[in-house]
Amino acid sequence: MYKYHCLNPISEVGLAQLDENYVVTGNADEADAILVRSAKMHDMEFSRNLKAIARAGAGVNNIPLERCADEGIVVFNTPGANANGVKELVIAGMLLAARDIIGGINWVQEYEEDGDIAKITEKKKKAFAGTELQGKKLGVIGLGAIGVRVANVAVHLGMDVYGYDPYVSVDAAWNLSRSIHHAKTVDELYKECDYITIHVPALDDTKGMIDKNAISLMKDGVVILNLARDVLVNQEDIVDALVSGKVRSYVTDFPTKEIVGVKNAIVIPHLGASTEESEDNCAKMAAAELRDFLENGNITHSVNYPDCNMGVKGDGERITILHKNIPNMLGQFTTLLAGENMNIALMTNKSKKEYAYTMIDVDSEVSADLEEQLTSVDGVLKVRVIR
Ligand SMILES: NC(=O)C1=CN([C@@H]2O[C@H](COP(=O)(O)OP(=O)(O)OC[C@H]3O[C@@H](n4cnc5c(N)ncnc54)[C@H](O)[C@@H]3O)[C@@H](O)[C@H]2O)C=CC1
Ligand SMILES: O=C(O)CCC(=O)C(=O)O
Repeated sequence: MYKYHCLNPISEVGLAQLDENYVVTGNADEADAILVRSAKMHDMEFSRNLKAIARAGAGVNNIPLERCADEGIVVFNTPGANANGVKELVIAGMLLAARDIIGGINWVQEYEEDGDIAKITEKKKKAFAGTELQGKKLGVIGLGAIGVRVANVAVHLGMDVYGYDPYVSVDAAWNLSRSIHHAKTVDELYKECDYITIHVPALDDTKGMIDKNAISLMKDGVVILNLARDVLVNQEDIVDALVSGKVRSYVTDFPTKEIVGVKNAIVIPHLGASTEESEDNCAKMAAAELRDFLENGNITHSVNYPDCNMGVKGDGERITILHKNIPNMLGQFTTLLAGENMNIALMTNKSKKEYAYTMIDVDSEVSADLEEQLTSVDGVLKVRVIR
C-alpha cells in the first residue's frame, strides 16, 4: 500500500488512477509520494520515506530540485499537459491588449440601469476601439510545448511570427509551422515585433531577461505577454515602460505588488492552466508517472534524475538505486551482488548531469543485509527494493 499527499487540489480524474493500492494521507511525513501544483516547497523538510514528487504542471521552480536529488527523491513534471490551456489564454491576452475590451465591458456595467444604454453605446464606443492581430508581428521566446502552439495558432490568425529558442528540441522543431521566421538572436526578435510573448522556464539565465535594456530595443508601443513566470520580467522596468508608454500593454498571469493597478497592465490571477482539460491532463500524467515509478521503478519525465525504463516488474525482485554520477558505481553494485551469489537477470544504468539511476532485476530475494551494503556505498543516495 502506497501513501500519497496532495499539496494543492489535484483533479479527481487523475487521482482515480491511484487504485486500491494507494491511500491519501494528510501527513506529508508519512507519504511515499507528493502531488503538487504551484505550492512552494523550498522551505519544506522531506521525510526519508518520501520517494517522489509529481508536479502536475510544467514549471518546477517551486520545488528544490537539487536538494530532492541529493535526498534521493525523484521529481517529475507533466510536459505539455497544460500547454493548450496556456496557449488559449495567450491568444485571449493578445486580443485583450489589441482592443480595450475590458474597459468597454466595465463601462457598460456602469450603465447597467440606464434605459438609454443602446443609444449611448454608439456614441461612446470609439473610446474602446483598437487594432487587429492580423498582419502584426509576433515574437515567441521559447519554442517548447506552449511556444510552438502559440506560434502556430498565431500564423493561422494572419500574424507574421518570429521564434527564438537556442535549445529548441527536434520534436518542437518538427511541430513548428514552416512559415515562422527563425530569429537567430533574441535582440532581432525584440527589434522586429509588435507583440512579444515569453514561454521559457524560470532559470538563472532567464530570470529578469526582459529588463530595461531588452525593452529599449523593442518598438515603441510594443505589447509584452508573460504567462510563464513573474521573475522573467523585471517588475520595476516594466512598470516604468508602461508609465512612459514605451510598452503599450503588459499582459501577465502573475500578479505582483509592483504590477497590480498599473495602467495598461492586464493582470490575470495565474489562470493559464486552470481549465478542466489541463487540470485533468496534468493529474492523469502525474499519477501515471508516480505509479510507474513506485510499482516498477521506471522514471519518465523526471526533472532531476534521468529517465530510465525496464518495463513492468516481473515476479522477481527489482533493486533500484539513486546515486551520484561518479566512476565505479556499477562495479561496486555488481561486486556486492556477486558476494551474495545473486544472479542479475537485467540491469540498466542511466545518468543525467551529476545524478544517475541503476535498476537491477534479480532472480533471488534481496536480503536486508545486501540492501544495507548497497546503501552504504559512497555516492548512493537511496536504495529501494520492489518486491
Ligand atoms: N501560466 C501558467 O499557468 C503556466 C505557465 N507555464 C510556464 O511556462 C513555461 C514554459 O512551459 P512549456 O512550454 O510547457 O515548457 P517547455 O519546457 O516545453 O518549453 C520551454 C522552452 O524554453 C526554451 N528555453 C529555455 N531557455 C531559453 C532561453 N534562454 N531563451 C529561449 N528559449 C529558452 C527551451 O529550449 C524550451 O524549448 C514553464 O516553465 C512555466 O514556467 C507553464 C504551464 C502553465
Ligand atoms: O497548476 C497550475 O495552475 C499552474 C501551472 C503552471 O504554472 C505550470 O504548469 O508551470
